[in-house]
Amino acid sequence: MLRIAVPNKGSLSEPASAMLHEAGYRQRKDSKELVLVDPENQVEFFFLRPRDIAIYVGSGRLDIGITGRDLLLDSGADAEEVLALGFAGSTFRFAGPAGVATGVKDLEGRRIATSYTGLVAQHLADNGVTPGALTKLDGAVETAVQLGVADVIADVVETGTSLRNAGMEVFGEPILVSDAVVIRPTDAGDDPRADQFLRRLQGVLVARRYVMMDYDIRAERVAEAVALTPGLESPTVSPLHSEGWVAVRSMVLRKEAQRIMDDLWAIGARAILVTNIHACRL
Ligand SMILES: Nc1ncnc2c1ncn2[C@@H]1O[C@H](COP(=O)(O)OP(=O)(O)OP(=O)(O)O)[C@@H](O)[C@H]1O
Ligand SMILES: O=P(O)(O)OC[C@H]1O[C@H](OP(=O)(O)OP(=O)(O)O)[C@H](O)[C@@H]1O
Ligand SMILES: [Mg+2]
Repeated sequence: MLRIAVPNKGSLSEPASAMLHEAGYRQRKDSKELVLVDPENQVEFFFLRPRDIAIYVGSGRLDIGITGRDLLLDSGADAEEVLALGFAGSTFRFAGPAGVATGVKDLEGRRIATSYTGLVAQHLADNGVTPGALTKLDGAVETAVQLGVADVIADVVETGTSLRNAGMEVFGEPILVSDAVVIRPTDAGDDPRADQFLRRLQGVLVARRYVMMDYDIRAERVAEAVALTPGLESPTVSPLHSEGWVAVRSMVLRKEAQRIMDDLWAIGARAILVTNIHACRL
């Protein structure tokens, strides 16, 4: 059986389980369940702390896992990203009271607090900066400056609300742009079971990003219409019973669907229908 690590708590947990469910896997009903076997799909899920997942996968005890890119890099584990999943997006940034610093180069000798010491130490080293102190905290890192434990912090920023509430501002370039990712042990080699798991998740990603668009258009305008809806390979064009009309079917990006419908209407397309893609393999 393929052994898969799934986040059991926090920002990654619910969207990861939702995606696995959409990909046809059993998911736990009770958040206290730590192991779940899905015999039909020949997989076993281990619900683990997101921060620990890279360690388990890097050790080779588990074949594959879902975690955050930032958590993977922070761990230093022997695991690598194989697919980005498009949820739990965040940036990882330095922040402090207004004017405290303008970039990483200003942090020489300064005290920094973070939950991601691996990531920050690497970034400082890459920039040739030696901090006065690098303190690891479990959470609520924003308060470290107010309480005098650090001069600046480095933390996950999603909406920026936590920083604003703490009266702090980001400074310098983002250290990292993060996303939920699928990881495997580094140089794990070919595994058809892992490939099948990845294909299923890719199918969900495509089904979320694209919709199917159908419309009728006069044959003499089909070239213009197809330029608006080129599809992934090439759209299907079929004759209609009424002479001079064709039906076109094509995948389009969900976020562009309304604009494309307006543009198609303007060139004479009618009966424009948009439907969700439930699942796919491209
Ligand atoms: N608003 C957010 N807060 C924290 N992590 C976030 C947020 N948005 C996305 N993430 C991502 O979620 C992962 C962190 O998940 P984790 O479960 O460790 O922390 P959490 O969601 O803050 O949960 P908790 O602090 O309750 O343990 C990281 O990959 C991070 O980039
Ligand atoms: O930019 P925002 O949308 O405000 O989100 C980012 C904040 O959310 C997380 O904190 P969390 O609530 O997980 O508390 P923690 O620091 O105790 O982990 C993270 O550590 C930031 O503080
Ligand atoms: Mg947190």
